[in-house]
Amino acid sequence: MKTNVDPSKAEVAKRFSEYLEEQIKNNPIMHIALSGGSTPKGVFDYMSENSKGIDWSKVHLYWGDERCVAPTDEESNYKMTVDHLLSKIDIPEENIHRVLGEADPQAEAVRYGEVLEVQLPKENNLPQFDLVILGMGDDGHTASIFPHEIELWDSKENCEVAIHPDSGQRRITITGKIINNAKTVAFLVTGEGKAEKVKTIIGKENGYEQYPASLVAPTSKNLIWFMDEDAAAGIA
Ligand SMILES: O=C1O[C@H](COP(=O)(O)O)[C@@H](O)[C@H](O)[C@H]1O
Repeated sequence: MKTNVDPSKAEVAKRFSEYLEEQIKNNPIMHIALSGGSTPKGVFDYMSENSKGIDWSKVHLYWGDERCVAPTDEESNYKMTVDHLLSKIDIPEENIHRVLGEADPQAEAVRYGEVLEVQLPKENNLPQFDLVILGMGDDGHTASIFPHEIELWDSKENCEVAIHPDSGQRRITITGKIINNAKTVAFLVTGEGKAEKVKTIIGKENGYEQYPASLVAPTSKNLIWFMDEDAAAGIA
């Protein structure tokens, strides 16, 4: 496991964008699962302004999780990505594989699982992303697998319907077997609210296994944590 601890959120955005740009340059085609929430916004803003040289026609974008809302809803991970990245770059429409948050959740989990089967190359008999980008919630959730539904991690399905513990909002999420089959998994974690869980999970402290983020262990062994100083305060 590599850590990339940076002094500020802006620096995380810069480092991660440069990493991504390098990966895109060096691969003929890349299938990337994006994370949602608030953390990627700065990275996407940075990329859309500073990474003009990227050939986006080589990149296929997917989402590791999506809230079950319309694509125009402020809660939509797709909308956040459109606002901060997709509306500012030249990427073919057919390279964007969004989760239909507005559809029936169970049917969409099945459909999106099939999208992954059709679009992605296979490794270990499973769809394989080149890169899965993950965030981590203050409660230790990742993608949309929350501590109260940690069993979803081990689902035999590619995607599941999850429920947010506080709001009851339904989510579509990729499952552990897809995450851990990726060529590379990169955590993008910022803010002091994450420090305690980062310390517990990376330090394998008492009870760390209750947090879904602790289950991220790609068989490729390529796991990278991009963090700012606030998130890394307990381990730096
Ligand atoms: O709900 C979600 O939360 C996590 C973490 O988000 P953040 O706002 O703390 O950055 C995110 O990774 C996930 O994609 C999102 O749907």
